[in-house]
Amino acid sequence: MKFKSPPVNSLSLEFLTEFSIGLEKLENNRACRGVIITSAVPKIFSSGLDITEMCGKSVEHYGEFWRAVQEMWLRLYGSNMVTVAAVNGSSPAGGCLIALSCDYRIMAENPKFSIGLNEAQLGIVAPFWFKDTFVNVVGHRIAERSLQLGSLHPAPEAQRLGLVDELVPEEKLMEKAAAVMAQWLALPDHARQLTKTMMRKAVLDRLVAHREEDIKNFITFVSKESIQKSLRMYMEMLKKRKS
Ligand SMILES: CCCCC/C=C\C/C=C\C/C=C/C(=O)SCCNC(=O)CCNC(=O)[C@H](O)C(C)(C)COP(=O)(O)OP(=O)(O)OC[C@H]1O[C@@H](n2cnc3c(N)ncnc32)[C@H](O)[C@@H]1OP(=O)(O)O
Repeated sequence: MKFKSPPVNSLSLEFLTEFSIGLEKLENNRACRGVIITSAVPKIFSSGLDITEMCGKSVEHYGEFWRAVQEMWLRLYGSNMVTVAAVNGSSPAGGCLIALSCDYRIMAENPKFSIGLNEAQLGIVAPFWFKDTFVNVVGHRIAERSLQLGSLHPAPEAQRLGLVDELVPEEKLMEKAAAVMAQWLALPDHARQLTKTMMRKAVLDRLVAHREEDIKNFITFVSKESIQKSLRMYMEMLKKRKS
């Protein structure tokens, strides 16, 4: 799957819906045993959740948007397929969550590309299931420090922390992703799938059990004037940085 929503592959309601439907179709296709996720937008894997979806909208819209974010994660993290992220650009916040939800992460070895859960820098808090996914990849201590600081890690540091599994030159990224996919597909599906479920079930079940409460929390949080102000200021900062 190649993300192609310029300029930055931000995860809008429309993008998330299309991504989830795409994953569902592949999941139901018995001929498809694995998926490599990458980007067709130069230098950006995904800029994370579309901030405009969280600014100045109705309570109903926030609820619909958050359900779509949850749905995407439940499908990807809970997928029976082998999932490989070929991270060919920067990948903050929700973009990082997509990579973290895959079975294996390969990143282009460009120190200008960074990845991490930087929510704290926006004045918002990564939800518990973003945090759980992060902890399952890098461990509690690294996740705690990185989350509190809202760190975006340049590719070499991300590899040192275990946030990505390996770095390769950008031109070799897809070749390497295909080789990794072949290695994982060489195992019998049932054994690999049951093992994956065993490793991920508790974290998936936690969101499933608290899904409606999580939506309510998101709506309450994002509707606060202080949070709206932080998000507006962050968007202004992005625009100013450009000019
Ligand atoms: C206690 C209870 C808790 C309950 C839970 C509550 C809340 C949690 C909620 C949510 C979790 C949030 C997750 C997220 O994913 S938030 C998004 C975080 N993303 C970022 O911080 C990335 C911001 N973007 C960048 O850093 C850069 O754009 C880039 C990706 C590095 C690319 O840089 P580049 O220089 O190539 O591009 P520009 O910066 O010029 O951007 C082009 C264009 O796109 C707009 N844009 C960028 N990112 C976003 C985005 N995420 N959403 C919307 N729009 C974005 C940018 O403003 C430019 O727009 P313009 O109109 O100026 O062209």
